This record gives sequence, C-alpha cells and structure tokens, in this order.
Amino acid sequence: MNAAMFINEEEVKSVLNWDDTLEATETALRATSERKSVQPPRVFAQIFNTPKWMIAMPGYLEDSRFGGWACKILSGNPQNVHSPTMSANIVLYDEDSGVLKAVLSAIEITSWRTAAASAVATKHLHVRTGKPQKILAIFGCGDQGKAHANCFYHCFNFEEIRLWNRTHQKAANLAAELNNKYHTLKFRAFEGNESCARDADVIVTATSPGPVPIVRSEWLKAGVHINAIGVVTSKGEDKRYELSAETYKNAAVYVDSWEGANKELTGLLEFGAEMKAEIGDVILGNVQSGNKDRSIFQSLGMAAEDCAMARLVYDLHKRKQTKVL
Ligand SMILES: NC(=O)C1=CN([C@@H]2O[C@H](COP(=O)(O)OP(=O)(O)OC[C@H]3O[C@@H](n4cnc5c(N)ncnc54)[C@H](OP(=O)(O)O)[C@@H]3O)[C@@H](O)[C@H]2O)C=CC1
Ligand SMILES: O=C([O-])C1=[NH+]CCC1
Repeated sequence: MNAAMFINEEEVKSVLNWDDTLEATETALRATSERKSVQPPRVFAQIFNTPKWMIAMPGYLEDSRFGGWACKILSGNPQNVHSPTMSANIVLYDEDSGVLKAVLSAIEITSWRTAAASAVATKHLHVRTGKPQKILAIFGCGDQGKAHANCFYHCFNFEEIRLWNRTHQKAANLAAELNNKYHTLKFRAFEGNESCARDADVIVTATSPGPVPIVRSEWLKAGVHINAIGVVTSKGEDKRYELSAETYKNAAVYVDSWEGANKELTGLLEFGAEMKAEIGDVILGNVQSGNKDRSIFQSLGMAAEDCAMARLVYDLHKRKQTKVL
C-alpha cells in the first residue's frame, strides 16, 4: 500500500472539469435513491456561544466509476473577513481495507458539486419538462453563487443571467468578471432583489440567510424552478430561510436525501410545504408530476456527492501524475 497523499486546492482545481463533476454528482443523487449509498445525518458542532461551527459528513457510495468511502470535515466562522468563511477537507479511504488513501482540500470540490447538484435538479425538474430557460437569477455572489454562475453557463443556454448580492459591488464585480471571461454581455448585476426575481425562469439562492427571506412568492412567475442552497435555520424564534413561507407553500419541494431532510428540514412542514421526492427518484422516473407548477430543490449537500468527487479527483490526479512521470 502506497503512503497516503495530500491533494491541495491548486491540484484539485487543475483537474476539475464540469462534465465529469456533473456525471459524478448525478450518479451520487441517483445512487442515493437506489439505496446504494450510506450517509447518516451529518453531525454539527457549534463552538460555545460563537458563530463558529464544525460539520462531519461520513459516507460511502457504491459505484464502479465514482464509488468511494470518505468523510468530509468542514469548519467555519461566518465573521471571517481576512480568511475564507469555510474550510473543508475530505478524508478518502481504501474501499476494501478502510486504510487512509488521501486527504483532499475540498473548498472547490464543495462549490463545484453543489452547483452541479443544482444543475442536475434544474435539468430534470425544469429543462426536460420543456419549461423556458430565458432568464436565470442568482442571489448571492460568494463562492457558491460564482460556482453556480459558471456551472449554469456551461450547462444551459440562458439569454440573461442576473446576479444579486447584499453588497451590490460584489454582484457588479462578478458580472464584469464573467462577461469578460466568456466574452458575453449575458451577466447583469441587479440592485433590487424583487426586480432580479421577477420574470426569472430559474432561480438560485446561495446566501447565508438572514432573518428576512430574500425571495417572495408574489414576485415569481408560474412554472419557476428554484434551487435553494443556503443553510436554513429553525431554532426556536431564530428562523432563517432564503425563501418566504408562501414560496414554499406554493411549490413542490424536492430534496437530495430524505435522511438529511428528515433531520434538517422539518421546519419546512410548518409552512405547509409539500415535500415531494428525492432528486434521485426524479432521475429514475419514479415521480409523478403533481398539481404544483413551481418546484424547489432544497439542497442540503450529501456525503455521497463528496465520495463521488473525492474518487473522481483522486483518479484524475493520479492519472495526471502518471503522465508527468
Ligand atoms: N447545499 C449545499 O450543498 C451547500 C450549501 N452551502 C451554503 O451556501 C451558502 C453560501 O455559501 P458560500 O457562497 O460558500 O458563502 P460565502 O461566504 O462565500 O458567501 C456568503 C453570501 O451570503 C451573503 N449573505 C450573508 N448574510 C446575508 C444576509 N443576511 N442576507 C443576504 N445575503 C447574505 C453574502 O453577502 P455579502 O457579500 O453582502 O456578505 C454572500 O453573498 C451558505 O449558506 C452555505 O452554508 C455551502 C456549501 C454547500
Ligand atoms: O454539503 C456541504 O458541504 C455543506 N452544506 C452546508 C454547508 C456545507
């Protein structure tokens, strides 16, 4: 057995690509509904009376190409100004022996696979049903918002991609950066969240939610699909959701895994939300369409996605190293 390796953020970035990421993530979502993954609800540790947190996400995914046995450990402080708000590493084990194979930096992996999960949900719940893909609106221009903008530009053909951020300058900067990168004028920064949401066919919310939701039901068009990826909180009086209660009530809500949703999303039931299905069951064709024309993918993020991505990045990194030798 070779010594375990550390794959740093730069090495991860050098092998990541959207097509493989989308395949790995779709495999993890589908395998979850086929019960080919093991991923108990993740463990949260809040550090005393501070906003500092740690999450452990152990998992196993059975698949010949993307299978893996791994645990992602995240830690963060949303108040960080001069350092990233989140750290993430995946510990990858040999699938037979359980011996440590590699530790991978997982900030980029987390952004890419989260954006890919939203794209997979959008493909199956919206695009494949023939609904329009004219306007995409992304709320939040941090790491996740940026990854979603890149991923959705790669996967779909929206005519306009709107960007909104609490601090407007960040949306303006990202729009300029992406227009420059892709030689396009599709990306537009919006000052108001209402104007950004109106007429959008697909919405992504990628913020750390505050006490006031940033998207309201009355602004939304019929048939809209929303990918809500910001972590929701429902602790006593402290309720933080990106979407208003009415938005949930007026849509069919899809999740990545029931195991996670049953622990972390019970607050949505208070809004009268119809918790419809796992995305994997939609991919497998096991879900009948209902009478709600709006859909929400409430993304929690899954260990199975991280297993698939760790295996993918490990294999691509090894292949690259072999070529260099
Ligand atoms: N579902 C999943 O799989 C995953 C979900 N996440 C979640 O996604 C969200 C975004 O993560 P990430 O991009 O990495 O974080 P960043 O720290 O990079 O960005 C945070 C974003 O949230 C905005 N924000 C913070 N507070 C508020 C508020 N009160 N109202 C509106 N916007 C606010 C920030 O705006 P400003 O620039 O003004 O500060 C910024 O746009 C988080 O909730 C994170 O936990 C992360 C990883 C995976
Ligand atoms: O799945 C994930 O990695 C996370 N979900 C919320 C914060 C990080």
